[in-house]
Amino acid sequence: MPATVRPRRSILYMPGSNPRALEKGRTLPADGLILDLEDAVAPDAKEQGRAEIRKALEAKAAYGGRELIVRVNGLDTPWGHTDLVAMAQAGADAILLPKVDSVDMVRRAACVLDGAGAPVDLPIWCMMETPRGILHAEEIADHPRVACLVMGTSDLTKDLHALHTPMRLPMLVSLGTCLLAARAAGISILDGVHLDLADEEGFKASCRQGREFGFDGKTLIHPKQIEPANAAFGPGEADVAWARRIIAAFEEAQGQGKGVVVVDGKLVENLHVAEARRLVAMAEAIAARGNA
Ligand SMILES: CC(C)(COP(=O)(O)OP(=O)(O)OC[C@H]1O[C@@H](n2cnc3c(N)ncnc32)[C@H](O)[C@@H]1OP(=O)(O)O)[C@@H](O)C(=O)NCCC(=O)NCCSC(=O)C[C@H](O)C(=O)O
Ligand SMILES: [Mg+2]
Repeated sequence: MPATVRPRRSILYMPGSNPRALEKGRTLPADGLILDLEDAVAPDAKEQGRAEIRKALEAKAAYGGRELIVRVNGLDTPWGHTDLVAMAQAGADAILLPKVDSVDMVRRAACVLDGAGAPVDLPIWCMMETPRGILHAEEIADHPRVACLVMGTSDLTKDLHALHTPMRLPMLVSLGTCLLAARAAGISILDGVHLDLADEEGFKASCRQGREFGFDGKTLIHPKQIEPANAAFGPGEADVAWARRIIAAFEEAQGQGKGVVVVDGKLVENLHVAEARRLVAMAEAIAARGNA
């Protein structure tokens, strides 16, 4: 289990050029906010977006425990380099790179950030949303600066010439490949957005699917998606109670020199206890956050 468990059930995108959204993010019950400079910001609003995001980060304390991640433009665009330099020392918790095709793109972004005086441990998150990026998921996730993969299922669907379908079958290979890469590297991974804001049942189903896959949480586009995502990706009360029971039963069994125990007819081994401990730690981290 990692030394710190960080809830990332709900990570909400908001256009960096929209001060109302940035203000609202201070009180929304999301675990994190992606302050976007890329697709949600028109070319002639990029500079305004940088200024609004800098202002928001200067008032970071007002966002409580919410993680603040800035999504910059790619280095192959007219804005990417300026975005990275502007955000290097602005106080973001992480920088999110779009359309990461290769680990070389991560290295180049890290080099610009370092040259602009970013903290040496400023984490980089990577959007996994191009066919080449998915094929290079393992080397991208293994870069020491990369702390989280974020599925970009809209761009990926476009690039694959695929269709958005309720069960997301066209996405499964890419979702699974990135999950393997993230878990092998010991980093976080977030599922992609659900674009149909009117489709509440479909949204819940895609959260459930993401949870079953093993994602830490989901990226969101509207505040109304936060509560269902928190419910789907957070441990339920019954799960936490069960986790505490099997931890206690296993520790008692260990005291008697046993390596396994049966609780309510179910075999409990070390691996179940490790997962139970992770789940309890997550529940405690969520409780400690409260509505902050
Ligand atoms: C989609 C929206 C443009 C809709 O906005 P709006 O018409 O204002 O919605 P509402 O009237 O229902 O809003 C109600 C209140 O909530 C606030 N609001 C809405 N959205 C957000 C948000 N994202 N963050 C914070 N606050 C938000 C409104 O201001 C209203 O508040 P109030 O004034 O108090 O009434 C809008 O939701 C939006 O812009 N969403 C984000 C879009 C975005 O960021 N897109 C890019 C990321 S997705 C992506 O890039 C995919 C990926 O790369 C891939 O390839 O898959
Ligand atoms: Mg995208």
